Amino acid sequence: MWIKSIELFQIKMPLNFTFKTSQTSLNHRETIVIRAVDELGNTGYGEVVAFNEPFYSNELLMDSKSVLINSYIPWVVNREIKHPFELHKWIDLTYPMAIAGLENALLDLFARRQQQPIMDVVFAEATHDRIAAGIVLGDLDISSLMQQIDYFQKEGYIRFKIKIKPEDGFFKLKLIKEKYPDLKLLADANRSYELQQMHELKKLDQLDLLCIEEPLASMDLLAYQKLQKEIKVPICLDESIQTVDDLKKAIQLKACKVVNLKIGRIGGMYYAKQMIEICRENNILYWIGSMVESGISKILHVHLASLKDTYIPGDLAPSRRYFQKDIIEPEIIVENGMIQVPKGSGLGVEIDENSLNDYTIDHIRIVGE
Ligand SMILES: O=C(O)CCC(=O)c1ccccc1C(=O)O
Ligand SMILES: [Mg+2]
Repeated sequence: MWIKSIELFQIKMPLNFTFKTSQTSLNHRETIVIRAVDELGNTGYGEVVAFNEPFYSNELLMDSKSVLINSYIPWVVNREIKHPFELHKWIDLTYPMAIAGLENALLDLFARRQQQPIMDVVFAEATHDRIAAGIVLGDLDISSLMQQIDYFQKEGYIRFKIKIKPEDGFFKLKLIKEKYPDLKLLADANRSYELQQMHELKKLDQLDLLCIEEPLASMDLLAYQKLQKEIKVPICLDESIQTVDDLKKAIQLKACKVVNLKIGRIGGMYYAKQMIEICRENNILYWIGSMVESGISKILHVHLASLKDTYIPGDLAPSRRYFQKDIIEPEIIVENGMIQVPKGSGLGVEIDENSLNDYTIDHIRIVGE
C-alpha cells in the first residue's frame, strides 16, 4: 500500500474521575491520535499513549510527537509499504509509544484495506467473541473504595485491580477480601515498595491475589528474582518489561510469573505477538493491560484480549467510565461484565470525527510531495 498522508491529532480528554496511583494523579488524558490514509482513500487509526510526565515511562508525549514529525512520519509518507511490521526494521525502540501509535494506524489501515479483522492479520488463531471486562480502582480512601467495588460488582464485574502503596495496601486489600471473598482480585503498586519492606510484601500472600503488579521501586530484575523466591503471590511485571530482551531476562531469572502486556509500552503489535509466543513457550502467564486511553487504543487491547489463553480479564472497562464521550463509534460498553469484541475490518469501529475534533488541541498533516 502507498501511504498518502499521516495526520496527528493531539487530544486532551477530561476524565470522569481523578485517577490516582502511588505515583501520580490525573484529571485529563492527553494523547496523540494518528490517522493514516492510503492511495485508495482507506484510513487507519492508532494512538500514542505516552504521558506528559515520566511517572510511568520515560517517553513523554512531546518527545513522541517530535520524533514522529521529524523522523518516523517522513519515512512512511509517500512510500510503498507491503506490511506494517516493516516499520520495525527501520525504527528502533527508543520511543516505543510513538512507534506503536504509528504501527497501529498502519495496521488498522492495512487490515481495512484487505477487509480483514485486525487480529486475523497478526495472529492465525481462534479468538473469543466476547471477553470479560476488568475494573481498575485508583488509590482511594477506604470508604470510596468499598463503595465503588460494591457498585461495580452489582453491575456484573468480577475482576478488580486495586492501586496500592505500602502505607495501607495490605489493610485495604484485606478488607476487600473479607467483604468480597469471591472477587478476582489483584493489586498494582506501581513501584512503591522497597525490597527491604519484605515483611509488608509477604503479608500479601495471605490474600489469595491473582498477582501483585510491579511492586518494587527499582526496575532491577535481580531484585524481583529475590522477591519472587520469598513470596508466593505471583509477581506480574508491567513497567519493567519494555523489550523482548527484558522479558527473556525476567524469565531466565524467574523474576516473575505473570506479564501485563500493553501495546504502547512495548512498541506495537509486532512485539506483543513475539512476547505472547515467548510467554507461551516458557509457561509465563500473560494478560492485557491498558493505560487510561481513548477508545482507539482501548479497542485494540480488547482485540488482543480476545486471545483464548490470557491469564485474567484485562484492564478493559467501558468508555463512559473514563470519558463523557469517546471518539470511537460504537463506544466500548459492558453488559453483565462482558465486552463484545467488534467484528469487521481493522479495529471494527468507526471514528466519531466530531468528538475527535472537539478534543483536538493541535492538528498536523504530513503529505508527500
Ligand atoms: O484503566 C486503565 O486503563 C488501566 C489503569 C492502569 O493501571 C494504568 C494506567 C496508566 C498507566 C499505567 C497503568 C498501570 O497499569 O500501571
Ligand atoms: Mg501497572
